[in-house]
Amino acid sequence: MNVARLNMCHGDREWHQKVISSVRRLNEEKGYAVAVMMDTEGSEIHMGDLGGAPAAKAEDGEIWTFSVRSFEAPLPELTVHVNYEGFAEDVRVGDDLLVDGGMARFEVVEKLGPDVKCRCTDPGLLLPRANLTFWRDGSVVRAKNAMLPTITSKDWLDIDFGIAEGVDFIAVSFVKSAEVINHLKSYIAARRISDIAVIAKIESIDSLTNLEEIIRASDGAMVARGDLGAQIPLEQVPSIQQKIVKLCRQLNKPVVVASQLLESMIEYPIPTRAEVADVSEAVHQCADALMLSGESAMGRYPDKALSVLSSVSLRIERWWREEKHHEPLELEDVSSSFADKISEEICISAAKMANKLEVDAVFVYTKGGHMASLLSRCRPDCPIFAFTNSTSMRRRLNLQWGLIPFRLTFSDDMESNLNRTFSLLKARGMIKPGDLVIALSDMLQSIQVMNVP
Ligand SMILES: Nc1ncnc2c1ncn2[C@@H]1O[C@H](COP(=O)(O)OP(=O)(O)O)[C@@H](O)[C@H]1O
Ligand SMILES: C=C(OP(=O)(O)O)C(=O)O
Ligand SMILES: [K+]
Ligand SMILES: [Mg+2]
Repeated sequence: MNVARLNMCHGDREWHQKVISSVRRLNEEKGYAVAVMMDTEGSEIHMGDLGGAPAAKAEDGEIWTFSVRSFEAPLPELTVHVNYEGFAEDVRVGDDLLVDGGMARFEVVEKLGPDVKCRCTDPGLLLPRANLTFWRDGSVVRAKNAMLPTITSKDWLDIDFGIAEGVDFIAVSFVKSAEVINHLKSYIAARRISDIAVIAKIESIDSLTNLEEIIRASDGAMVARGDLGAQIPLEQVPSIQQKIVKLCRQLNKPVVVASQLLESMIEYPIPTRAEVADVSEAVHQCADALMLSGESAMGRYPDKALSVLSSVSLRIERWWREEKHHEPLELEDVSSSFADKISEEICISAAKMANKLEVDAVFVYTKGGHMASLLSRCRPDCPIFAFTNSTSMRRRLNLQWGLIPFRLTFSDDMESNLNRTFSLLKARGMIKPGDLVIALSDMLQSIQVMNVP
């Protein structure tokens, strides 16, 4: 596990604070560098809490009331609260109402002030705070709800909380444009904080329309397939995932593939064959990170799900290296300055050398993390050990493909840096005397090839 995501849709700040403390404590005690990503709630339409019940079953033909009124627990029979005030006004009789993208389906039969009566047409399980979309003539209706703010007043409070807690990433839900990303980044910068990265969650139709400018403005992106699959026809999700992953790699932004990777492991100790194939495909596409949701938030086998994710990913990468299945991607230039261009060319050459010489590892010494990310982008066959002088940079590097980050107090003498690195990695059994390694430095703009003493 490299990153812990806190989904602010669930739980209160006190609960999330405890999770952050546990992650930080384990990092201290065990020497891990697990980063924390805060994920905003945003203004999606969702059901209320079901009055404390863990789930409710909707049966075929039942008439349920979806209401914008607030209720004291227990809720009246066959009733759910809807968080979006405009819901009763916006829906029309005849609309299809989908819970969690279709886990249960209803048809709107009558509107009665704040209450909307709906007949269940696909029976299914309703989970607390499940996402709701309504569809008319085959598309999701986004008339007024598309005007809702991306970052709500509750989200700003969560963001303040995240900044105060020193989270490493803020993932913004339902991003519609690059402006909101820039707005959040300047808010963070105005507080003289330089070490929180902003990740755009691609999960709405608007985010697809403005995809490239959103990704350019962000420090990374997430293919949030859960909500995306509820907004666009499901059969479009795989090709869109591939397009986003490829674009992120071109623009050198880390990309996370999220949701339902191992969904069946919420209940069962092993995944389906199809899920294993889905994980393999995301790895094959060169995603930087794969994210569990329900599997780890509420599933019965969170640790098993994580180890399946890890073993499947490692296996597919190994197979791919052994069989030389690389589909070399023509990487476009990403650098804007000449100095960056030098770093970029160094990394491309170093990755090529590493593969041709079959070296055991590449070391990269990086202050701002840029050189490490450029190297990760080239996906060399060997492990990449990244050394940085800041603990927060170390945690952020964890989101990027293939990097094994460490903190090292840099000295001006590269020889001394190298020697301390050798001792550190030898002590952990990660390299051994005689190994062939390549060392890159963004301070020296150099490539060195050497044997571990
Ligand atoms: N902090 C939490 N406490 C309890 N249940 C949670 C929590 N986080 C997530 N869940 C459960 O796990 C499911 C999937 O997690 P996630 O993808 O984070 O949520 P969602 O898809 O609802 O936004 C949620 O529907 C919810 O029931
Ligand atoms: C990752 C996602 O967002 P969340 O779990 O917050 O709904 C998603 O929709 O796939
Ligand atoms: K969220
Ligand atoms: Mg989502």
